[in-house]
Amino acid sequence: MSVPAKQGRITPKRIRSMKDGQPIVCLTAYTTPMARLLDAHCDLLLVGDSLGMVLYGMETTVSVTLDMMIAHGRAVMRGVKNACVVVDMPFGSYQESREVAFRNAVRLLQETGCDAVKLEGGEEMAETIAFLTTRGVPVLGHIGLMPQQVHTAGGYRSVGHSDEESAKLRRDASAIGSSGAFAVVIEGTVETLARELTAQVEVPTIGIGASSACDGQILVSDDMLGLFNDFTPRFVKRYDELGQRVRKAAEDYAREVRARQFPGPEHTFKRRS
Ligand SMILES: Nc1nc(=O)c2c([nH]1)NC[C@@H]1CN(c3ccc(C(=O)N[C@@H](CCC(=O)O)C(=O)O)cc3)CN21
Ligand SMILES: CC(C)C(=O)C(=O)O
Ligand SMILES: [Mg+2]
Repeated sequence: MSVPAKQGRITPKRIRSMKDGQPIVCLTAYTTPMARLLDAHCDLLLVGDSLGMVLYGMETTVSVTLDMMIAHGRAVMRGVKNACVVVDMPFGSYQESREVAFRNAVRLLQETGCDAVKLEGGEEMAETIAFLTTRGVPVLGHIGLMPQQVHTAGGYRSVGHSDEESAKLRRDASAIGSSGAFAVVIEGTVETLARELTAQVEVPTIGIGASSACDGQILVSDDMLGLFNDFTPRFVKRYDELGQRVRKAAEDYAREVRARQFPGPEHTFKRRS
């Protein structure tokens, strides 16, 4: 007996199969309305811990908590029908032990309904990723520039400019590629190395500041929309200037209120009969 096929979200397994095919299209989303707008055009939506900087004005992503990621993961899930939804594990929620990582990853899956989690780390996190994936938690890796390591790295700096850094990134890509992760984000590295890593690892690479050689691309939506203007990494392309448009709309509104031009008759309730 056959049942009607229900069109669901793209699965991590399907993303895994997109190596060497059409580029994988990914963006971040933190809220229901933005998720609704982006969903149809994306293969994967990431509830990134970048929300700490973009939505909450934090200096780094280090202060973002699991409760914040759960609240925004739930909001995004309400808006998505098509894309695979991945939620970032925040700093401190997975580094201590593979058991702690599993417990917190399960909280994200159970309390948000998302499809997978992402965590930052190379060789040193491969064992944790294997522990999670063999127990039913799909994991997206994240190597290269790892924002949660800002304090030990001494800032947000692209990597792979020296032989030592390149060798480390090759070991990281190899370890994460064979850890059970369904794909790996590569952030902030040079084109030649990104191309080499993409050829080297068996799972898709999703680049951010890692050239066009990756199997997919991701950007912070607020960056490409011109909504976040505190800083603009070199790898961001502005597809719109929504920040300027918001400022202009607020300006127009303020002028009209002060001139008593808004609200007009068409915005005003009149007593019926
Ligand atoms: N809005 C936003 N967009 C992001 O891409 C992002 C976040 N927030 N928060 C978490 C991390 C931090 N990221 C950053 C932040 C700054 C640079 C940056 O300023 N890079 C400089 C120097 C790079 C270098 O010298 O190696 C650049 O010019 O791109 C890069 C990535 C990426 N992630
Ligand atoms: C930029 C992406 C990869 C991310 O980790 C985030 O938005 O937090
Ligand atoms: Mg992140």
